[in-house]
Amino acid sequence: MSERFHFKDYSLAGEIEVPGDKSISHRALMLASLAQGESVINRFLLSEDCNRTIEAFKALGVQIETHGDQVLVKSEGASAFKEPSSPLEMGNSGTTIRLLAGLLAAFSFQVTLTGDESLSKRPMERVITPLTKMGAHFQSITGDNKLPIKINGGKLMPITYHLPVDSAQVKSAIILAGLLTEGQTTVVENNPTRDHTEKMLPAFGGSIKVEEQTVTIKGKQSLKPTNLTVPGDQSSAAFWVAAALITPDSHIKVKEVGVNETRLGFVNVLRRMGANIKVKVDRYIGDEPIGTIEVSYSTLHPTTIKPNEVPAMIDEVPLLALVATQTYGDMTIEHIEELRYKETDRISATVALLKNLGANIKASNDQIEVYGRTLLKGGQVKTNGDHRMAMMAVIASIISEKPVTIDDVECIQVSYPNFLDDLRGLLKEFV
Ligand SMILES: O=C(O)C1=C[C@@H](OP(=O)(O)O)[C@@H](O)[C@H](O)C1
Ligand SMILES: C=C(OP(=O)(O)O)C(=O)O
Repeated sequence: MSERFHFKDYSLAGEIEVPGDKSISHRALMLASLAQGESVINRFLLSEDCNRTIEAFKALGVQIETHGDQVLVKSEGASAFKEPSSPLEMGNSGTTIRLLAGLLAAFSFQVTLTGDESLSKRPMERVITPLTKMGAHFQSITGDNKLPIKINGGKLMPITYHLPVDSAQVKSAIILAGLLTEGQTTVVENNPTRDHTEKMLPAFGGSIKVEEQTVTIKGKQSLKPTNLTVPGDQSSAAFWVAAALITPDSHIKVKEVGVNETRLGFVNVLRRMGANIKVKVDRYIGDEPIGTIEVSYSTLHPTTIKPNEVPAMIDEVPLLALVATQTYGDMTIEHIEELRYKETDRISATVALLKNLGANIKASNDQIEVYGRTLLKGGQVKTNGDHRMAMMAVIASIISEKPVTIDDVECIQVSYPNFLDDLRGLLKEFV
């Protein structure tokens, strides 16, 4: 159902804590399920995507209870995983399918993985190729390496794999397969991608070697249960960072948020554009830094994006395009081809959405060109069922002259169920 948003006479003020990190929540649940015993995960992100991971591990025989955002995981360890009695439904979650494919590749049973319409269009050969090299068998029912996929796993052999695309999901899939495989598995990446799997393994008593962009894991380690807390999601915080930056008179603080350098690409690029953003590390949870981000409305200038900066801001690029409509000058966001393989083709969707609101913006193969200092007029937009497009459109409505009507905001449940309530908490009417 479509919804209309109009916040023209508002600015943003105050402090906020965003919900737990999606990437870290998925990984915490997976590692806790591999560890024999009882783990507690605090501030777990209860969203549609993370629920897919919970349901998948329940189907593998792990006992999982949720008490608010605290999740209790009781597992007999990996050796007790049982063959699921029906296909595992991955919904909209790319992280669940790709990481789970790595893990399931090492089990000698057959599992079928299915997904929603969007996930069924996304490329899976990026995990199928390395996992097949390790010895697992994949069968895509439609024959195009897309979902639904049948996995026949078993005893794997270790490999050394150079990632052909910058993807933390592929890297993590191989790390998880390597963890369950005798010998030493190595993954080499061209540009640094989020390193939450590597940072979390020691918390479960595992060891992993990271040197520059090479990750090496010794297989057959047994993990120990633990009690951990998930930091706030930097990618959710990014909506408030963008909103405060482009809305006059705004000043906000996001607290208890993950400030891992492999996720700070958006903030770093914005600072180069002249944004008034302060990042303070307050403490560490295991190896993950947690901190406070303080942002004020700023005058922004265009910058150039380097290829090695893209993975650290991959999910924030649609927001960067929105911010670029307000800069003093024109900006090209380059090297972003990977956006075409997300929940929707985010290059085309971002351009179509912002154009409908009055932006002067165009796309070519792997880039978006945005003309700055544009007054957004408002209008009707489509999200293509993509949570990040929906939230970006809501933020755009704060600076739009007329209302913004969004065809589907239900999809926000995928990553940030409280988004609209949190927005209302930060909005202050001009007096
Ligand atoms: O590993 C992860 O948790 C994620 C990695 C990124 O995907 P890719 O690995 O496909 O770039 C990102 O877009 C996604 O939201 C979460
Ligand atoms: C791309 C995303 O997630 P996933 O790949 O897990 O579907 C996202 O959350 O923006």
